[in-house]
Amino acid sequence: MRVEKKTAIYFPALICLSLSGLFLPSFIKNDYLFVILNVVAFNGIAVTGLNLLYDATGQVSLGHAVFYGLGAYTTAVLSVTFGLPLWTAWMGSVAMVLVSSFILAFPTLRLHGHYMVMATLGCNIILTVILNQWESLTGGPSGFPGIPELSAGFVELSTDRGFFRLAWIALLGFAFATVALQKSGVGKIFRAIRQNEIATECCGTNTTGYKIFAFVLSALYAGIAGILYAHYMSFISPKTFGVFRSLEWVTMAVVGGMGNVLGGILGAFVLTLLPELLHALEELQVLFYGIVLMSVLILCPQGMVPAIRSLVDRFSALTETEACGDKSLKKKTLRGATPVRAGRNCGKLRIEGLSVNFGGLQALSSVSVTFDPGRIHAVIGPNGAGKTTLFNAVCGIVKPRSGKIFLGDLEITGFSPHKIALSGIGRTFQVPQLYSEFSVRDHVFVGMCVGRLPLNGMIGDDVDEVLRFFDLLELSELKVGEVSLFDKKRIELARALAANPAYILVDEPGGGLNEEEKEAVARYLFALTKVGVTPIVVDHHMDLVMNVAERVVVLHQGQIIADGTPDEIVENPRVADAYLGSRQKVLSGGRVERGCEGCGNA
Ligand SMILES: Nc1ncnc2c1ncn2[C@@H]1O[C@H](COP(=O)(O)OP(=O)(O)OP(=O)(O)O)[C@@H](O)[C@H]1O
Repeated sequence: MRVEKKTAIYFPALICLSLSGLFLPSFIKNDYLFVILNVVAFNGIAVTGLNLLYDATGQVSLGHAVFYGLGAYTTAVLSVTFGLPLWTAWMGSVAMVLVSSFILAFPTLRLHGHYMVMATLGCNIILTVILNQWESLTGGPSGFPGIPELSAGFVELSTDRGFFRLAWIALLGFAFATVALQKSGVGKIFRAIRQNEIATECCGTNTTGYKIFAFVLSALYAGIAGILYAHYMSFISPKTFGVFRSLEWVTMAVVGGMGNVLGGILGAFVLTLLPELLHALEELQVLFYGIVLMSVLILCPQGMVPAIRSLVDRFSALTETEACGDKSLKKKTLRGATPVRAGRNCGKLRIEGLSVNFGGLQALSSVSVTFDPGRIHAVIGPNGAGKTTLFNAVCGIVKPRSGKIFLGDLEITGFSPHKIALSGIGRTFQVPQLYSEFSVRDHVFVGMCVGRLPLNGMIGDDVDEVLRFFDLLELSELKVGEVSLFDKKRIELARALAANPAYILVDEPGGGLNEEEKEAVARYLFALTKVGVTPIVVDHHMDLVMNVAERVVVLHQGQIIADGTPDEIVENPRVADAYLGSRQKVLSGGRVERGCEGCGNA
């Protein structure tokens, strides 16, 4: 087994930046350089916010100059027009940015891809119009002069050189905080959402809440950069906060490496400095700017920092004297052999008159069925019968046209997927929905975060318990791209179990597996019942289904046509007509023994 090794470059690089910020003012004599470095810091803070947003949601905002502008204009208006003390003006600006970004987050985060980009772009255009038109408040196109400079007692902030220290401290503060957040459990959940939102939601994570948090936080970065900018320049005008500014930030993020904090700072540095360096070329300046930009993007399409990182990794792999194979795998000793988190008893899962339509197609028609806790159920039916739709409706992924779903006494109809997961229903997917950037361990971590603070330290041992239950401990540090389909199915089961469900809806666990692996799946399903979790299984493999399930429900064209024990189902002529073809076909399937001594922890 090979474990990918990454050289840690973040914190060392940030520490180098901190030291350079400390000593540069003593060495550089040219004051104009500090003007540029201060602008680098403002851009760097805003781009760090954009990278945080991308890391958490996978989405790009072309409107973050809105918050830059709101921060700058609010502090200007409050301190100059209303004569408020600076601290009060800053608080007002921060509040303005928080409230406006929170309000904007709701409609924009509902959109995906290009639509979100267009919506944020639209917001930026609207702000520019308001800043230009509301002359009595903003000064209109002529700008807003006379914003007070910052002063902090004995620290000189009125000069470019003096302000540099504050701007650099702010930039590094945001950078350190962002890297720490990205490396924390919250950062892991952010990345899980970016990689597979629906799977994360089905683990019980309120993905909308996390995305709003990321959006508001990233807006705050731009807002604070705006406040600093206003007090540094003493003059602001709408031109600074236009769409071009937002575009420039996104370009900086792309050039440095999307989602990468160091990349954002490097991108801000390069693209702020470049126009100054090309100044002498006069008319040819834009042409050369474009050539440099294109060259960087062609040579390192992932961005500059990821490109540097892979070079460093390659170099350190060459100089590595020790092989880093199995040795680096964490093989923790487990505390005792206590079973994993005991399943919850939430009562029966009751579905009453459930109908689901996709346009004119009725995928489910008045389906009523009750699943009892403690035994394995199966839902079978030919292709297109509505099995996955039934699972999706129970999990809240599709909204039913009519009908009700109860978990015990709690009606969960219309709940969002994460609320349903929190209520006690987990699931796996027909095609495993995993996180390509994550290790096996990280998947279980995401499931574990349900109802807990995502803190690495608090969750570590419990993750091991679940990994051990599914015999995944040995694979725990591997990425999902390095494991087999059978492993992927186990990872999904482990992630679902980690969320402490009462029921797990298991969609086609046997699909694509060989006989031996299917038998192992059967053993895991039995093991789940022993820790108080009730699996409801959809599968086309009759050998697997008929041998694990105590009760089988048959769907055909969106309706239940039979419900009984495996033997009753095999004998049912309607089922034979609709699906099985012949009784022999069922009986020919290989059998696994009921019960499973020694499987999982049970
Ligand atoms: N999102 C969707 N939009 C439109 N039609 C859909 C959607 N999802 C499912 N359907 C349709 O609903 C019907 C039931 O589909 P479903 O996937 O639930 O069947 P299934 O029993 O799980 O089939 P299979 O065994 O092939 O997975 C099918 O006709 C399918 O084409």
